[in-house]
Amino acid sequence: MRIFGVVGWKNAGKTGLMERLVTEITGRGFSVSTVKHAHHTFDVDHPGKDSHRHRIAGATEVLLASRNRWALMHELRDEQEPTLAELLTNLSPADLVLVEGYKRDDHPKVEAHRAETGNPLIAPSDASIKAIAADVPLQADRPVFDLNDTAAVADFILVQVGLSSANEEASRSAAQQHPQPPPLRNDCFALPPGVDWTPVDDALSLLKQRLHPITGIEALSLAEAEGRVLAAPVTALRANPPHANSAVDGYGFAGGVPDEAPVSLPLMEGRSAAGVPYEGEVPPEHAIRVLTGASLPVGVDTVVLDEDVVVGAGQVAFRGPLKRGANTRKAGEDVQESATLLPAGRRLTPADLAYLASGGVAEVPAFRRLRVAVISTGDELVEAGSPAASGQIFDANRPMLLAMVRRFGFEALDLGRMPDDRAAIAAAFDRGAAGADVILTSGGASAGDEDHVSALLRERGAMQEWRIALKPGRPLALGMWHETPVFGLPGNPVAALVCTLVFARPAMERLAGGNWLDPVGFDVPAAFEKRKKPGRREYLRARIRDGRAEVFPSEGSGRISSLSWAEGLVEIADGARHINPGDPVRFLPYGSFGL
Ligand SMILES: Nc1nc2c(c(=O)[nH]1)N[C@H]1C(S)=C(S)[C@@H](COP(=O)(O)OP(=O)(O)OC[C@H]3O[C@@H](n4cnc5c(N)ncnc54)[C@H](O)[C@@H]3O)O[C@H]1N2
Ligand code: MOO
Repeated sequence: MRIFGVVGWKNAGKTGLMERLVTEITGRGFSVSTVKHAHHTFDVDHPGKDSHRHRIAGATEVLLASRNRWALMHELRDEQEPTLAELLTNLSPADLVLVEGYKRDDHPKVEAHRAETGNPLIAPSDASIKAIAADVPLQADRPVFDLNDTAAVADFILVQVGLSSANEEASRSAAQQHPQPPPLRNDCFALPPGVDWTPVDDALSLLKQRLHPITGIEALSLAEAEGRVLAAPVTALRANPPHANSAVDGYGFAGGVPDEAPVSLPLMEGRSAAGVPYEGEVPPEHAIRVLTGASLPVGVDTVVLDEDVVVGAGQVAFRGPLKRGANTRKAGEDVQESATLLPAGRRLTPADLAYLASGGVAEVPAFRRLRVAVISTGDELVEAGSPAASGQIFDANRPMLLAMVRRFGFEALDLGRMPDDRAAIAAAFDRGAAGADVILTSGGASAGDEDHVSALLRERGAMQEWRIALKPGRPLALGMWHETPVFGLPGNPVAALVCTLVFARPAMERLAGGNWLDPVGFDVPAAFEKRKKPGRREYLRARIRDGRAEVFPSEGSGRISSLSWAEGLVEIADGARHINPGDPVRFLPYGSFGL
């Protein structure tokens, strides 16, 4: 077990340093447990609690457990106080145990020191103290850190216990306040040897396995966090509701009412309103005015609705039956304190912001937005709005891809159109690599004379030509331009859209730190007939009318009008299939792809 201690005289800042070290080291992905030596009178239990009663009755150990935590209390009674080594055997495995106190044990330690306490240093007489964390500059024969430079103290401890090398720490400190994810390895797009036409699912699972987050981490306020990806799980700082409260406007009292017999209770002076609780206690057989959201006063556990009462002469009268607890909300019924609210990888929705706020969370760790450079290639392309010679067409892919990138929650960088010229495309790739995390191109992805995207990647970078058993969208060039992944989409606009939705979007979401995304579809009866060959997956441009999936009459990969006509895709699995009208087909709405 790796252990490191924090020692110091009273008021030397030990507890603050312990607390900051736990935050810092767990924030770097290590699990940390702590041990604290306390005064012999300490007690985590309270007289009157059930666990306390068990103990007083003579139990040797009392194990108290809930959904959130458990605690084991061991009564020493006449036994000897266990040594630190014996105590450590009670802890579950963790990367590091930080120990506060236990000065006389010989594990390595850092000494906390605050000058104003006037105490001398312990270090000169204790070789187990490996460093000092002080609030003033000091001369000493071992490293001295600023008491508040938690990152530096953590770096030192991690190297000492062997959780990190000195080199790693030097480069880490040079990085920003958060650890930066490693770059992608060059072989992340390599297909297993001998693979020719790759089934869609194999290609997807390869990307799913190999891609990992490549952007850094920053802290964001809730106001900035919508649509961003969580870099770590977020836990509730407080329960919601924090206190039992009323779900309605009405009158609170204690206990339920078993039957329909009328009840009349004397009404207390005052009321409990949301945010302005009633501070007094409500005696048994009395009622008090309560409003929706108001904390239940002591002595109240049930509320009867305004609509069900008659009030007069200082009394409130109503009939049952009413269960005990009726019309109230329990403390923590929605969110328990310390519960995990949302996991790492979650892309935050507006509803998530409400959820986080309800748990008292104001700031979240998020991955920086993935920056995606978009480039169109082809001599034939001109910008819509400019004069076009015969043989030229307007660049349709770029506005579509830039907008898709933004819809997916990434930052889009428009690098324009490039002619079929290797040097020009290489220069655009250099600009993309400098200003973005990912490059998305369209055109020139297959192996023709003018297919320079694939040629360049093959020549200068790690290029993988993926021939996917997919229609439309067979050729997909995946490569690395230096350290930047490049998705070379096919030029045909329909293929470019399908490849982006099926491959580039989930892949980019992983690179952005998010979870792998599978579109959620549903089965609907077909409004068409189609015979499909085996050996490839097909996506048809489709929409739902009168509860049936219609498909666009042409499957041409250049039919941009079909993309606009459609509201989603029909996915037909890899095998052969003869679809007749009325047969179920899987419809994937554009929305399920984030559009
Ligand atoms: N001999 C073969 N030829 C082709 C094959 C094949 O297997 N053997 N595959 C076809 C398929 S499928 C596709 S998809 C395309 C993909 O090729 P490229 O990625 O190299 O695309 P280009 O040749 O550059 O362009 C294809 C098509 O798309 C038009 N295009 C390109 N960019 C845009 C844009 N930004 N806006 C609008 N239209 C664009 C381009 O003018 C071509 O018509 O290859 C087939 N050929
Ligand atoms: O990818 Mo191409 O557009 O399949 O036809």
